[in-house]
Amino acid sequence: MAGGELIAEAIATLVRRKPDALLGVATGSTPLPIYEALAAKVRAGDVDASRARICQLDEYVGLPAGHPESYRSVVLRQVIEPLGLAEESFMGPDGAAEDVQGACEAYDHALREAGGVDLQLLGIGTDGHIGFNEPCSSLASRTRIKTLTRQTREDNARFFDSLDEVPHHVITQGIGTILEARHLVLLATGEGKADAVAHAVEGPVAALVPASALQLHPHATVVVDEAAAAKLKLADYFRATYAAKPEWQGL
Ligand SMILES: N[C@@H]1[C@@H](O)[C@H](O)[C@@H](COP(=O)(O)O)O[C@@H]1O
Repeated sequence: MAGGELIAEAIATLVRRKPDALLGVATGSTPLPIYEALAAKVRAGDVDASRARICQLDEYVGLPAGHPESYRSVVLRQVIEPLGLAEESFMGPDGAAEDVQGACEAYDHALREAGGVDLQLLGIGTDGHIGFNEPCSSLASRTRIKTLTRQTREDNARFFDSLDEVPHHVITQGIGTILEARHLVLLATGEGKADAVAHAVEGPVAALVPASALQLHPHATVVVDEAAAAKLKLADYFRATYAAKPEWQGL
């Protein structure tokens, strides 16, 4: 089964058990198949997601309100509208706030008040970042402002007219914040992610590879295609484990 479909089914299972589940969503190209598969399930009446709540992982700082590439706009377009949810069921950090630090603290607080994230979707940057936690982010970090590396700005320039338009600053859930979600699900596809995946999954836990923090979480799932799995030393073991996975366990 394709990764997007697999994860959409895990989300559907969660929402059937807990209709008002808080689902943390990621942006980027990778998670799109998840959102498409989930919306298809909703349209088919396979799952009722009308009470689900959605929260954002990160946001650019300083883009004008309503900018099409602000992550708020992206999530509204790619998740909220296709699932038929109201904007009120969606929360994210305020990237346009004058008091950025206050907006970060308020978002961490809001996530806790909402009962915590039930399932957090994650992609991975080519440099191993999760959310916008760039290399050497503290593994205990909370939601805060970060400065993007040149590589991440270049990776994300495809969504803007030019590299110059990609903001330098972002707000991101911290690694410590992300680790508080009850289930972490990271999807990585394509050969460009193979090094980052291998370092995150099989390398030492290190701030240099923020995604390696998933090794500290009691319930973290990494879903990869063959290309993204290409540098995993234990790929055969992972395949055998997945093939023998008890069905009751879910993802
Ligand atoms: N902040 C986002 C991350 O959450 C995402 O994982 C990453 C990879 O994006 P893509 O899936 O397009 O490779 O892009 C951005 O940096």
